Amino acid sequence: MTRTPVNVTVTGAAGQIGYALLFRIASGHLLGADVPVKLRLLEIPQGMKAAQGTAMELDDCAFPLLAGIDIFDDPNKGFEGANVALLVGARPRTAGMERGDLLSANGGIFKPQGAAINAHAADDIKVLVVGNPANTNALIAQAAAPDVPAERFTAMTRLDHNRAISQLAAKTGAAVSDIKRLTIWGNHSATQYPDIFHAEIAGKNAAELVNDQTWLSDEFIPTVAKRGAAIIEARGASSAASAANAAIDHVHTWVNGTAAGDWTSMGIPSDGSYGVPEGIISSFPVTTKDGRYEIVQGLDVNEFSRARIDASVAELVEERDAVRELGLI
Ligand SMILES: NC(=O)c1ccc[n+]([C@@H]2O[C@H](COP(=O)([O-])OP(=O)(O)OC[C@H]3O[C@@H](n4cnc5c(N)ncnc54)[C@H](O)[C@@H]3O)[C@@H](O)[C@H]2O)c1
Ligand SMILES: O=C(O)C[C@H](O)C(=O)O
Repeated sequence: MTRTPVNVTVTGAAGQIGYALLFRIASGHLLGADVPVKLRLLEIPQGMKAAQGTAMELDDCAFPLLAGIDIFDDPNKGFEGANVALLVGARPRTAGMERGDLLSANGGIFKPQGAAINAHAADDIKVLVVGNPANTNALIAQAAAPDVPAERFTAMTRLDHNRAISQLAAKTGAAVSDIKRLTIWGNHSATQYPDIFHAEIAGKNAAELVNDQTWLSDEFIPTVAKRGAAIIEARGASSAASAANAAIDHVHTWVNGTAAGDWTSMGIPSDGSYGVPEGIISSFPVTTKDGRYEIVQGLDVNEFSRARIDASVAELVEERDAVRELGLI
């Protein structure tokens, strides 16, 4: 092991996504099979004991790439020297909680975490926000980190992207590996828009192959957009292993690049492309190379897509305005 270990901070380390995520990071799936990692686990005081238990299990795996584990309940320490930060820990919505209450409670988490990233993370820090509402939590953290380039703050829509690929494969009988250029636009919420109009299946246009507008409108889009709720209903708990897998995919693709001829979906600060107001963290089709991403430009957006992108973006604008009013950004 000759490379300097990469510091990876994971918040919410004792939670269910954390438990599904940490072992895969330590075994090399996040950054590559030749990249040693040091894990920095961040929890709240009540989560420290369980995080220590998870750390004991990580030790017991004797992962060759795992160069150390430290556990903190102070964000200033947890993000010290972080090269990659996975912000998973968040305040879940509980009975009787309004959306504003949820945004406010999460502001109390993501604002100090953003400030700690600003003050203590490594210069090359890359941030993925998983904790919901992921896009707006990412915006809060980013606003609290004025010295970090804004584009380093991203939100996870890769789970939605993977869900959409899987649904499309099931409908068409194609292999998931044959499906390329699918896009999730907008918010990681029920308003998101999974777009197959530019997707390809074994080189052929997916929308033309499917040729079923009713399936697209009444089955595919709602199934993908409401999959999180369906998992909660079936499992009695929100998706964990698939969310952890998507977090691994998001960072791995960001760091190691998209395949030629393909793209992925990431929640990123808008530069105004496709009429999405600048600054809000919205999902776009992106290619990645050498640790940087670029929005895929020049796609035709038909009327059907335009209405759905606009609806999801309107929700993001509302969330931005709400956190602005709360003084969180
Ligand atoms: N973007 C996505 O696609 C996606 C998918 C699934 C779940 N999620 C979200 O991910 C989040 C985590 O889910 P989970 O199932 O692991 O939840 P969980 O409740 O099992 O775990 C959350 C953990 O975060 C910790 N935590 C809370 N506040 C913290 C703070 N300030 N600092 C550090 N740790 C803190 C808690 O102690 C807990 O251990 C939720 O918000 C969930 O809605 C997002
Ligand atoms: O935690 C949730 O509300 C659902 C989650 O975001 C998911 O998409 O599975």
